[in-house]
Formats: sequence, C-alpha cells, structure tokens
Amino acid sequence: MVKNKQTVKKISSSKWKPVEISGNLIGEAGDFDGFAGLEVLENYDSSFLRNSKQNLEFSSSELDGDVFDIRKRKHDSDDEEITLEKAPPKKKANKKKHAEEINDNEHFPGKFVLLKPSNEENVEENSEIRNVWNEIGVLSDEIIKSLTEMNFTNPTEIQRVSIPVSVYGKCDILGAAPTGSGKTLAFGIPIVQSIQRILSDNEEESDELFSIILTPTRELAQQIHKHLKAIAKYTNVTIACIIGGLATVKQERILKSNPHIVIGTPGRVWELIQDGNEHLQKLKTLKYFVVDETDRMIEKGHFAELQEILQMLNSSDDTQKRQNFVFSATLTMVHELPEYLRKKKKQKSLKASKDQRLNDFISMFGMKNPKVFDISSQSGVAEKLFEARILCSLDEKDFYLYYILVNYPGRTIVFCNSIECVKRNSSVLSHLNITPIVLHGKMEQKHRLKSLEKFQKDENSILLSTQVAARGLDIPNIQHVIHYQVPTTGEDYVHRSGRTARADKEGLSILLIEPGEVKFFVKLQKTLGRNEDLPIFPIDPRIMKNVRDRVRLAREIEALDLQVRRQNDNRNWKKKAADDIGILDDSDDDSESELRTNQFQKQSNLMMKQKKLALGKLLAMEIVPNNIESLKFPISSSNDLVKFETNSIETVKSLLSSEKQKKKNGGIKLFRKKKH
Ligand SMILES: Nc1ncnc2c1ncn2[C@@H]1O[C@H](COP(=O)(O)OP(=O)(O)OP(=O)(O)O)[C@@H](O)[C@H]1O
Repeated sequence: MVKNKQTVKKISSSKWKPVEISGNLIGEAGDFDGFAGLEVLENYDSSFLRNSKQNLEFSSSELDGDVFDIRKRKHDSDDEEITLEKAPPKKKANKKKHAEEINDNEHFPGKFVLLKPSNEENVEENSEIRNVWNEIGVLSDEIIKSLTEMNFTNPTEIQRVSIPVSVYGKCDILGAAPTGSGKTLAFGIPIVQSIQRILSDNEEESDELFSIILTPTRELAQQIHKHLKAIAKYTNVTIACIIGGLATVKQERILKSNPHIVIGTPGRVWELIQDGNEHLQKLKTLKYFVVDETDRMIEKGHFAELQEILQMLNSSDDTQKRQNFVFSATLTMVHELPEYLRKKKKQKSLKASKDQRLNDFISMFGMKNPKVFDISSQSGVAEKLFEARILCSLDEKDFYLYYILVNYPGRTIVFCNSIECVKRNSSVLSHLNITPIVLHGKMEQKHRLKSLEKFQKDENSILLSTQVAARGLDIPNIQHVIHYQVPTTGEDYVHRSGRTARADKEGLSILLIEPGEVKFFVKLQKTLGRNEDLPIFPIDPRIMKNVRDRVRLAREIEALDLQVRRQNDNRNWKKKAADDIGILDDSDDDSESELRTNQFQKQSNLMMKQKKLALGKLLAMEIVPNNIESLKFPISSSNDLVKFETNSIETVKSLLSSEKQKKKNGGIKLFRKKKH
C-alpha cells in the first residue's frame, strides 16, 4: 500500500498537527508532483492550529494509524501515498471561541483541518467564493467577506502559489510576478490573516506593531493602505499610512493609536524612528516585514534609509521570528548592478546573475527560510500588454504624441524622463485643447494626490508624469501608456508599461524613439531578453497632415509664451534686486530697456493672438477626413494596407494578425511577445 515512504521526511510528532489542505500548493515537495503539504507542515506555525475539543478528538482518531494518506483522499485514483507520524494526544484547547468547527467527520472523513477564526453568519453567503479561495488555503470568514465585496472570485496566480506557503509555512517570500497581477494581496492577505489570528488568540487588545510595509513612493503607500484596509475591513486589524510630504505631527498622532500595520516610505518611517516615536521602536519585535518594489528600494535615493531600518531589524534578537516579504515585477530581472553595490562587492562584471540578485536580497533582509516564486513572463511584461513603437525625429515626437492622443481616446499616461519635459509637453498640449493632468516629484504632496484623483475620475483623462507614477500605481482602465522618451532601464519600461493591461485587462504601450535613443531601446530589448523588434504603430498619413499643422502652431504659441514669461521673470527679478538694495529704477538705460521690453511684449502678444486664432480654426475642424474608415492606408514598415481603427488596441491587433499571416506564408517575423 505505502509506496512512497522514503520520499517523505519524518516530521517530529511534537510538530505535527492536522491541516486540511485542498488543491495544490507550490513548494519544494517536488516528489509529490507539486503537492507541498509536507513543506508546509515542516514549517508551519503551531499557533495556527490551536484545536478545539472536537478537532482534537478528530485529529487523534484520524491519525490513529501510522499512515495518513493526504493525496489519496484528495484523488482517489492516485495510488501514491504519504506517510506522516501520528499526532500526539492533546490537552483540551483553551480558546474555543477561536476554533471554528469546520472539520466534520462525516463530510471530511480523514482530512486534516486547519482552524481559523469563526464568523458563522458569513459562511453561507460567501460559500462559492470561499470554496474557490479555499483551494489555496483556509482564509478567515472576514477576509472571504471582503474578497466577496471586492468581487475577487479567484486568487491570481501569484496569490495562489504564495499565500499557502506564507500562511502555513511562515516562510520568507521572494515574489516576482508581472505588473498588475495582484502582488499586494499576495503579501497583504497572509499578513492580515496572521495578525487577525494572533489578535483573537490574545483576547485583549494588542498595541503591538506587527508589520511594516515599505514602498518607494508616497502614492503607492497610500494605495496599499487603501487596499489592505479593504481586505481587513471586517477584522480588528488596524492599519496606518506614514509618508513624507504630510504633517509629521498628524502622523505621530496616528501612530499613538498603535496601528498593527504601518505602511510608509522609508524616509518618513526612518525619520520618525530616529525621533524616538514610541510605536515604531517596537520595530525590533516586528513579525512581518514587507519591501514592495524591492529592486527599486535598493537603488540610490531609497537605500540609505532602508539600510538603516534593516540594520535595526537585523540587530534584533527576534530576527529569526520575522517573516519577510520581498516583491516586485522585476525582482529577478538581470540588470546592471548599481555602482555602489558593485564597489561594495568588488565586482568587475556589470551584470548580476539572477541567483546572485536573489542571494543579495536574502542576505540583505536576513532571510532564514526563503521561498522564491518567480512567475514573471518571458517577455517581462504583463500577459495582455500589446506593445508598439514609433521611430521618428526628435522634432516629430510631438506630432505622434498628439496623433495618438487625439485619435485614440481612453485613459492614458504619457511618461517623460524629466520634470522639464512634463511641463513643456503640458503647455504644448494645453494649446491644442488637450488638458493633461501633471504629476511629478517636485509638486506638493496634496497636489500630487489631487492629480491622481482627477486622473481616476475621467475615463479619457491624460496624465503627464515622470517616473513617480511608474511603479505600483493601480488606476483602473488605463488604455494606453505612451513613452514620450525611451526609459533608461528595462525595469522602468516594464513598470511604466505595467500601468496598463492590469488585472487581466488588455492595454497598449507605445514607445516614441528618436535616433539618439535607439541605443537605449536596444539596451532595453537586451535586458528583456528579446531578439525581435516591436511592431511599428501604424500612422495614417491622411491624418498626419492636419496633425502637423496644428502641432506646429501650438509649438510656436508655446515658444512665444515662453519668451514673454521669461522676460517678465527677468523684469521682476531686476526690479526686486533694485528694490532690495534701494536703487531707484529711473536711469535712461533702464527706461530704454523697459520700452524695448514693452514693445517686444506687445508684438509677441499680437503674434500669439493671430496664431491662436489660426489654431482655433484648425481645432474647430475634423481632424479625421471624411470616409477615412472606408479606405485603407499603407503602413510604412511593409506598404501593406491597413484599415483605420478608432481603437488603438484593435489597430495593433489587426496589424499583428496581418504580420502573423505573413509569417505563416514565410514572410516577415511576428513581433508580438510570445507566451511562455
Ligand atoms: N484575486 C483577485 N481577483 C481580481 N482582482 C484582483 C485580485 N487580486 C488583486 N486584484 C486587483 O488587481 C489589480 C492589480 O493588483 P496589484 O496592484 O496588487 O498588482 P501588482 O502585482 O502589485 O502590480 P505592480 O507590479 O504594478 O505593483 C488591483 O486592482 C487589485 O485590486
């Protein structure tokens, strides 16, 4: 009967208690075809399985034999069996309220049972969703209730594989999964559930600091705060957000209420620790530590404070009890090491291997029992992301940007590499009656938040942003991401593009490349391990003529506007300087220059007025000529005829299908990323 005895490590009886496991778990138990119950049992947290009387009776009787066949009971046709030591007889459980009677000898004969907090009233109404989520482990009713409310009927892939190991195994987790694949809840659910469990064990209210979650941007911290509050809505787990740019006093007040989870940016968290904040001093006994977007967090600019926090954490005696979560879409992306790490490691090679990279994280975070889940796609980007590019001169970038924005409505983010570029594009687009929302790191925090709020309200809004919006932001239904400039690293490209095509939706990323940026594009493709070019986004030349006329006028207006602004600034500066040192501004030279300035301004204003009038006329006309839909246009890459589509994703799809057809016929390469 027992065929696989030797494949199972003996588990000491003192550690063994029953767990109901349905569905597959991922771990190291390769011998069991992905069924990782054993790994879980080896590492499980004993507090998780405090038994009620009924459970004890059940477990004792069920384990009253030397062989316990988890697998057979799940899959009757399988003949593989698993040997476990029998459970020792137990004393009666003392906290009955905590142990829900989900084990039922009749319904689950022979199943191990995991105990969890009870909330009977929700059981029925959520049973369907519960069943699906229970495939990966038993979540509390309160969490199931939240998931139901959020309409999250299934765990995502990263949640499915990592939650059981986090919850049962209490392992440190290194998780790499595509953008928009639900990594937040992959660490959020286990943490909230574990704290909920501890709290219900302790009957009294707890003022412990259980978890700190660090993120690279303030907006991301706030988003995670909102997300975790939603999942913890029906639990008594309390969560606070501590970020820079907001009043410290207010945040200190929040910390006085001793939240169980603190989410924040490393700068502000470290500042408050240094200021001796009482609650944050409990950091040394932290149970769950998360560094989201970890690869970004170890880059210059964030690393200093994170390192301080890590030093404090790792110097504690309780380090071994801490569970660490390290997540990013680009965690395992092999890239050039930052210079300071290279120096530290005295490494000549610019590239770190994937293993080296993971080992760096493991030692940096003092992980003792790490499990790696790398489910990132081969192409590095989200599964449903369509990608395209446009190669053009620097001067033409504005034309193509406007072309896309005006022809393809839908929520769009345009990424620029600098604040200056964001400001300049914002001015040009405003003259074209497109009012983009602006976001960059030099804006006041409250304006940053307002920008994001505004962006989320209008389904056709356009956000012009620097890198600050690249990571983690989860804004629903973003149709396009336009890279106005080529991002300087593969990671930046993946994260920027990842603002669209989230949570199983389709999205499109378009790169605008000028000749000077080709080298960056090639580097980026290399980092992403690609050897095929991206498809060229089809541009209808019949529309381009109108686009050029409009954009040229808008740029001329912008240039005049800029000159006038500069002159005004200059005049104000001179006046202020004269006032400051008490000089009267009435010399002949000064009045002559003043006269010249006034004259120039008058002329500029007049020209501006004329140009605005001309532009107004153009803007009042249709940009897409009549009957355009009925006539196809040739695309520059192949001279094939393409139909003008009003949906950008459909445009790329139809292009891809014709490329595919050609490839079938032995023609050119197919550019679309391959599924792995
Ligand atoms: N199980 C689920 N079912 C449906 N939607 C989900 C599920 N889990 C998370 N989501 C939703 O998917 C979206 C993306 O999740 P999340 O922001 O956690 O992605 P991410 O993997 O962290 O992305 P990024 O790498 O860009 O930070 C969110 O809107 C989230 O609410």
